[in-house]
Amino acid sequence: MTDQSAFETDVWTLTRFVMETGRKAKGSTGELTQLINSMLTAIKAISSAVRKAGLAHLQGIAGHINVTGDEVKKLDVLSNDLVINMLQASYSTCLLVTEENKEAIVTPADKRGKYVVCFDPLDGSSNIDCLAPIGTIFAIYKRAIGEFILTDRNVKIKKKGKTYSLNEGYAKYFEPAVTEYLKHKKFPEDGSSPYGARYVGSMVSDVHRTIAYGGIFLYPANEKSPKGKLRLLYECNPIAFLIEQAGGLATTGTQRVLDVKPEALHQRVPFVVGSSEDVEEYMAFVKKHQK
Ligand SMILES: O=P(O)(O)OC[C@H]1O[C@](O)(COP(=O)(O)O)[C@@H](O)[C@@H]1O
Ligand SMILES: [Mg+2]
Ligand SMILES: [Mg+2]
Ligand SMILES: [Mg+2]
Repeated sequence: MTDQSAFETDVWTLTRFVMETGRKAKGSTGELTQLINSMLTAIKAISSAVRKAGLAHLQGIAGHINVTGDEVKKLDVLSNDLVINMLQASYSTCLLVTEENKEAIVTPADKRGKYVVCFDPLDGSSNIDCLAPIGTIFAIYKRAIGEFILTDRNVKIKKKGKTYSLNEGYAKYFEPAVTEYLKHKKFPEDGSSPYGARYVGSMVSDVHRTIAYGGIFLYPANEKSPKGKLRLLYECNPIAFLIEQAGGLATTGTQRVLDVKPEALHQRVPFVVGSSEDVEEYMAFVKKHQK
């Protein structure tokens, strides 16, 4: 029997895509390519550490609480160190903002470049010990300009999905608009089918599914967390940017997420993203309750 399976010999890896796109860009200096490639190396190292976590005794807590009140895991610390070291060694950054450091980190003068990077080194870290999907989120801004760089193309999200995704364990503390919206999703008055519920508890994973299948992901404000939980600079903004590029919407409920003016490094905002019609429907409930 002959092996008919084709072996791809001209693969578009992310590194190749970044290098080729960089070379074609007018006036390109290669600095962004260096940055993204260093970030990719850090992410590969994090992925390897995550896969070995059980054997290498990397599961469990590091023993302290971070600036936004999360219990820090050993892998949060390791991932944070990896990203900081790789980015500083790329000679392309001037300032780093990370979930795990209270203050912004200034790159030493001899290693300084023109980019600011805001990142969540490990998103979904409460899922580490049960091996659920976790990931790294980052946003790249050119110094002063405040510009996001698109790293993926042609990903599109459906206009409307069939699932909603949020932590319903907080139902007791939801605002009335959220409660009514969810009731409408579960008991539609117009005869349409109810939505299914999906919630991993790693935003990277919940948003990935939302982009792939359509639907809505919510971490709204509630009585206990009046601004929600997710942080603007390194969780909400990068995801909001990707969702918008894919044709979806990202809102706080009353404002486009990317229009929120940052006031603090670790500022939180209510966060609702997904298919445009689903997010518009949610905003209509918020508006109704504001009257
Ligand atoms: O347990 P909750 O309150 O539902 O929170 C889940 C959310 O918290 C997060 O884990 C926060 O991110 P970190 O793990 O980076 O702190 C999100 O990924 C997720 O959407
Ligand atoms: Mg955390
Ligand atoms: Mg996170
Ligand atoms: Mg994190």
